[in-house]
Amino acid sequence: MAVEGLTRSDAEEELGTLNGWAFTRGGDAIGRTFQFDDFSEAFAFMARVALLAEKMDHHPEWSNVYNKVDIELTTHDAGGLSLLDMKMARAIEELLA
Ligand SMILES: C[C@H](O)[C@H](O)[C@H]1CNC2=NC(N)=NC(=O)C2=N1
Repeated sequence: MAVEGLTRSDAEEELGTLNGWAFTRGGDAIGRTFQFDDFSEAFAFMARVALLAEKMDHHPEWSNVYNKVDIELTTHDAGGLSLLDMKMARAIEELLA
C-alpha cells in the first residue's frame, strides 16, 4: 500500500517537535537510542512498543543490547519518511511520559 512520503522541510519541522530523534540514512529514517536501568526495563519498553506497532500497523527497525534500545523509524511503503514515523515517534515518547 502506497504511503505518501514527507518532504525534507516537512520532516525537519516534525522532527523539531520531537525529543532526541535525529535523521539517519541521509534523511530516509529517524533514530533514537533509549537507555534504561537494566534489561528488564528495556524489554518491558520493547513489549509496549511492539503492541503500539501492531495497533498502528507500523513497525520499528530496532536492536537491543542489555539496557539500550536503538530504534529507527522509516516507512517502507514510502521509501523514506512519512507522517506515520513522526506519529509513532511521538507515541513512543508518550509511553515514557
Ligand atoms: C501490509 C502492511 O500493512 C504493511 O506492510 C505495513 C506494515 N508495517 C510497516 N512498517 C513500516 N515501518 N513501514 C511500512 O511501510 C509498513 N507497512
